[in-house]
Amino acid sequence: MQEPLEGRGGVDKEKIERAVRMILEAIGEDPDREGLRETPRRIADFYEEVTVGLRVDPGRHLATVFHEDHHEEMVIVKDIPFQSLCEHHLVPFVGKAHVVYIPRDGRLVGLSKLARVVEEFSRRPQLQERLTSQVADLIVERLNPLGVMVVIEAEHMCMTMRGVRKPGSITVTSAVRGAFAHEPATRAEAMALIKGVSR
Ligand SMILES: Nc1nc2c(ncn2[C@@H]2O[C@H](COP(=O)(O)OP(=O)(O)OP(=O)(O)O)[C@@H](O)[C@H]2O)c(=O)[nH]1
Ligand SMILES: [Zn+2]
Repeated sequence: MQEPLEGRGGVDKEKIERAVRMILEAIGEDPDREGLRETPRRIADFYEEVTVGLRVDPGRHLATVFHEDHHEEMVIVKDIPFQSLCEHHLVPFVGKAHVVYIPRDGRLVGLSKLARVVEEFSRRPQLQERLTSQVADLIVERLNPLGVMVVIEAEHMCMTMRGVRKPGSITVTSAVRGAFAHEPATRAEAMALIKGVSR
């Protein structure tokens, strides 16, 4: 069972329903035929769910920091699945995020909190590049770590279902801060760990 999502409410569902009805009419469909009658409501629920990240503060997950004396080794949470909505076409882009940081003075957060941050920044109309840097910048702001690296790999439906139609093409973005920006060896080590190669 998935957890209930915070950030529900605050969406003008009636407006979405009216808009969906208009889209159905515009494509020559009959919004009152049996199969489509509930579609505007379903889509309003869908948009509420996939945009909950607009109505919460992902930073709250990093508010509880615990200390492990002078631990300054890399922490990697990789293969965090996410689903987001491309802001150009409002269709999904879906993939995996890898989050790496080096704590300063043993300032750590719960591992699940990193996945929660990815989840909430994903559930908004997004650009993959912005999603990547928002996750990195929030960790910098809240933990002041020695370094942060976020790598995201995703497939964009706007490139598979329509337009250029290239299913299987994967976009990879990264954001590096602190040690990962200044030290190529540290960045290479993190990349190797993301790819599953041990030191
Ligand atoms: N940089 C970036 N581009 C994205 C992302 N998601 C979608 N796009 C691109 O946004 C661009 C929008 O280009 P436009 O020319 O305005 O729109 P379009 O005519 O629908 O583009 P095509 O997809 O080439 O048909 C496309 O090249 C998409 O591939 C993203 O997360 N980051
Ligand atoms: Zn798109």
